Amino acid sequence: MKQLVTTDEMQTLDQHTITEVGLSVDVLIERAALASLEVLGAGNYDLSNVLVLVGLGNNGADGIALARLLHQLNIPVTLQFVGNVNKAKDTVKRQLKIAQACGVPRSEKSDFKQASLIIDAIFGTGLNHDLPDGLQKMVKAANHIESTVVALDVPTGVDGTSGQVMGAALKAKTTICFAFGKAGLFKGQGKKMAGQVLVKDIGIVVPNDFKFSTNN
Ligand SMILES: NC(=O)C1=CN([C@@H]2O[C@H](COP(=O)(O)OP(=O)(O)OC[C@H]3O[C@@H](n4cnc5c(N)ncnc54)[C@H](O)[C@@H]3O)[C@@H](O)[C@H]2O)[C@@H](O)CC1
Ligand SMILES: [K+]
Repeated sequence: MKQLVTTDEMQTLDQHTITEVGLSVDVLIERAALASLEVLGAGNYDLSNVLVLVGLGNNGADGIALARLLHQLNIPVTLQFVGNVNKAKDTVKRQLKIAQACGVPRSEKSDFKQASLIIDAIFGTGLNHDLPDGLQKMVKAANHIESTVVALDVPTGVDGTSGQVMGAALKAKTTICFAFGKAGLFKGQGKKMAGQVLVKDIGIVVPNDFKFSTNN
């Protein structure tokens, strides 16, 4: 098996790449979106009506960038925010501005049954406590109707290190991990929720003296 990481390790490596190496976070987000597009193009996914669920952190920014790339390929895609956009990270606000300029459609509320594919870009490695109640309900409803879900980096609600479900988690058919597989997707509940796990390079730089906690 390839090298796995904890969410803390991934955050350290993200920060190293951005602050020490100098690759901007927006470049990493674009690479994550391009890598995801490649997976969607190569896989057997119904792209006739894609719904991208977007959170307020960098996982959400990946999702918005992916929605824009799909839209520019004339693939029907809708963006739906989970949470108040005014409270989003600047990366999300920047991506949203670009998406709006490109005419990516947005919806406030969608019927999950209508979507041919749901992209889960709500929470990734930043999840650190239980999902809010409203989101737990939404996730359970989506699981109930067995929507086809592709999760970006980590299925929403799964702790990427322990694999523990934080209140509820959105069950994925495929999870696209950026840079390294997240350890929690290979154990316990996390393994069940992640489906097939694919790992895609996005240009993260690992310092020579970096010690991973798990060796595979
Ligand atoms: N950090 C980076 O430099 C990069 C991150 N990338 C993506 O960004 C993800 C990590 O992004 P973030 O660190 O912004 O975190 P997330 O986007 O996973 O989560 C957003 C924020 O939500 C808050 N939060 C955590 N648990 C919550 C809960 N239960 N209810 C409400 N709010 C909660 C936290 O403050 C967290 O930072 C990765 O999984 C990956 O998809 C990649 O695009 C590459 C670059
Ligand atoms: K996600």
